[in-house]
Order: sequence, then structure tokens, then C-alpha cells
Amino acid sequence: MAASSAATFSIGTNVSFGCKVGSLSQSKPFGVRFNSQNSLKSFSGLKAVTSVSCESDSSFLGKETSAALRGSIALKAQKENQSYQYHLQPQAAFKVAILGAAGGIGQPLALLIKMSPLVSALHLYDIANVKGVAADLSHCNTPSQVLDFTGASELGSALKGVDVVVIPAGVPRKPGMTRDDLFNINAGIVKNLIEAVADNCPDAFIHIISNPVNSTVPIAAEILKQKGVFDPKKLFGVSTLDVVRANTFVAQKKNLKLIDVDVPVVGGHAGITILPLLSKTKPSVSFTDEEVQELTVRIQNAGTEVVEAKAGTGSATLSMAYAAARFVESSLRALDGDGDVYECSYVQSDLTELPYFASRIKIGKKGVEAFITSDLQGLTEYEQKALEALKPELKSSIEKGIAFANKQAVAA
Ligand SMILES: NC(=O)c1ccc[n+]([C@@H]2O[C@H](COP(=O)([O-])OP(=O)(O)OC[C@H]3O[C@@H](n4cnc5c(N)ncnc54)[C@H](O)[C@@H]3O)[C@@H](O)[C@H]2O)c1
Ligand SMILES: O=C(O)C[C@H](O)C(=O)O
Repeated sequence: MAASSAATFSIGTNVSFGCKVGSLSQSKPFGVRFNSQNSLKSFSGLKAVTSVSCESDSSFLGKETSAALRGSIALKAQKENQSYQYHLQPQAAFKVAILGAAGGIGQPLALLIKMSPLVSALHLYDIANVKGVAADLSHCNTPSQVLDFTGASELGSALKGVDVVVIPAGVPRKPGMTRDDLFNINAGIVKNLIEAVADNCPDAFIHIISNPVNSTVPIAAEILKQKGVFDPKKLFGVSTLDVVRANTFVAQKKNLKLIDVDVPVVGGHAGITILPLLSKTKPSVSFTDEEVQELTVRIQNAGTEVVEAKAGTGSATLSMAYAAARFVESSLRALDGDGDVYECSYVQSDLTELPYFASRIKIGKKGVEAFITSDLQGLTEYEQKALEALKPELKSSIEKGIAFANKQAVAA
């Protein structure tokens, strides 16, 4: 085997996991390898805000200079390299649950999370078919323990003691459907799962993937309120896939190094409510009006692009698992005390007049720590108009979710 051959992939954080064959791993066939020095430039969005903020006096990072910031990250990265390169123990001991783990997203997401050095236990829950997924995954010689849970009677055990709950349970779209067409089935699924989360792990970070996210997040919030355990800082609608897509499409269009590109995406997660702020792209890049129009529409329709290509067999699963794994890893890093974690997410917000809104946020140990307001300042005329145009649809999706949850409460 060639001493230098290495297969390494990153899920978009400053941590990458690699199976390295050769000098590093002769006595260790699988290694958890931190690539932090390289990835100072390759965070694919997670730390892109570093460069935003260092150029702006009004940034959330205050007076810290770019050089000092990079220096501190480099030092930390070096230490991480030293500490973890040769160990198979988890770096931290967080427990993650996936609800809907046997599904198209759930399975690859479970695999990616199984590779995280921050996870000590992975709880896989579904209404069926999860035993085999867990048996299969448990043979991977990465540190976390995999446990399976099937059906409502085991849901409570799946959630006990968990730090992060990820919810991709529910039905996906078929061609011709909108995400809102999933409401009737998925609203009830999310409601039931969130009730169990409220009862068993009310302090956990909750990541909602199930569509329509614009409504399922408000449903989850209302259920948590009814149970008296709502912490708005810990409820996240996962809109990371919109950022991943925006980064990919912009890099392709402008012939940029993919790993450097970061585009904030705000609003919500459906059609025109998905608003990529191309004027805020890092590195700074100019677009013609036609490019802005073409890229914006492609990013907004990217989910439909996949649904149509899959021709009735489902919607995005692999790219979604990748995006969700990135968001999980970011959350775990924040829980682990990393003070430099930024992601876009659909959360309770007062950035606009709407109660829920996706924007870039800083995530800390207690959840949402700050909103990156600068992204919404100095928008182009195109972006400003698109922002106003998305509000009525987003408002009505939010109200639909709230009404559903309240109606259920009255009926109960
Ligand atoms: N937020 C996003 O960006 C994004 C991206 C892609 C897909 N999605 C959404 O994610 C959801 C799942 O997509 P998928 O492709 O994985 O679908 P899928 O049908 O392949 O998998 C869904 C899984 O959920 C399980 N499930 C159903 N009811 C459940 C319940 N009550 N409790 C636990 N598990 C239950 C099913 O058994 C199945 O294994 C869909 O609603 C889809 O629209 C969101
Ligand atoms: O488009 C869908 O229905 C799934 C998901 O929301 C996506 O953006 O891919």
C-alpha cells in the first residue's frame, strides 16, 4: 500500500475524519484525523463569518483582529492535531439521537455522525427497519456506541440523556408536490416526536429536518410551550442544505475553489422563502443581474431539481445527510465549548417582523447565542425586494403550524 494514500473527507467543519493508509496508521487501521491547519481556509461556511466580521467594525466578534483570531485558531488546531491524531477515544462524549433513522436521510446521516469524534452514543429510532441499520453501522470501528429503538414504546428510552436530537422522520415529496403538501402527514409525526422530546430530554438541542420546515419548527415550538419546556435557543430548523447548495452553485458558476465559498441563505426553507444573499458571498465576488437571477432561482428550486431527478422515489437524502451532519457537528462543537461556531438556521427570531426566520447565528453551549445582523444590512435592491416578497408566504406557513399545534391542544 502506498505510504501516502489517504482517503479523507470533511463534513464542512474544521474537523475532518480520514481513513489513512500508510505511515500515520500502520498500527491503527482507522484514525480520527484533524486537518485543522489546512481547514482554516476550508471551513465551507462554518467559520466563514470570521472573514466577514474581521472586516466590519460592527461585527459580533468585536475588536479581535483577523491575525489574532487566525493565530488562536491555528494554535488550537495544532493542539487538536497533537491530542487526537493517535487516539480512538471520542474527543467528547455527546449522545445524539436520530428519529427516522432507517430512512433515506437517516441512514447516511447515522453513518456520518458515527464518524464524529465528539459522539459517544448514537441512538437510532424509527417505527420500523432500524435494527438492521444499527447492526450494520455498529460494525464500524469508530468510538461511538450504536443503539437501536423501534416503535413508540421505545421512543422514551431512545431520548433519555441525549444532547442533540435530529428529526428527519416523515414523508418526502414526489414530483408535482410542494413541501406544504407534506403538512398533513408530517405535522402529526413531528408533534408526537416533540412531545416525547419534551418529556425525556427537554434540554437537548433539537434539529428539525422534516418538511415543511417553515411550519414544523413553529409546531415543535408550540408543543414545547404546551409542555412548559420551550427554549427558543435550542430549537433549530435545519436549512444548512440551502447554504451547501448555494456554496456549490456559486463556486461552479464563478470558477472558485469550492472550499472557500460561503453564501448566507436567509428566510425559510421552501421556494421563494429561500433567499441566498449573493451580495454577501465570501470571498467577495461580483455577479451580473442575470447571474443573480439564475443562481437565486436554482438555489430556490434545488430541492425540486432532486425530486424530479429521483422521479417519484424521494427527495434529497445524501446531500441532506451531509448538510445535517455538518449542522450536528457544529452543534456538538458549540456544546463542547468552541466559541467560534456559526451556521445559518431557521429559528425563533426578531430580525424581522416574522417570529421565525432563517439567518446566520452564532451557536454556543446554550444554543443560539447571537444573530448575525450584518448579513441583513446593505442588501441589494434585488435582495431587499425578494426579502419583502417572501414574508407573506413564510408568515402563512408559520401561522399554519401554530394553528395546527393549538388545535391539537384544544382537542386533547
Ligand atoms: N430540511 C431539509 O433541507 C430537508 C431536505 C431533504 C428532505 N427533507 C425532509 O426530510 C423528511 C424525510 O425524508 P427522507 O428522504 O429521509 O424520507 P424517508 O421516507 O426515506 O424516511 C423517513 C423515515 O421516517 C420514518 N418515520 C415515519 N414516521 C415516523 C415516526 N412517527 N417516528 C419515527 N420515524 C418515522 C420512516 O419509517 C422512514 O424510515 C421528509 O419530510 C423530507 O421532505 C428535509
Ligand atoms: O425538496 C424537498 O422536498 C426536500 C428538501 O426540502 C430539499 O430542499 O431538498
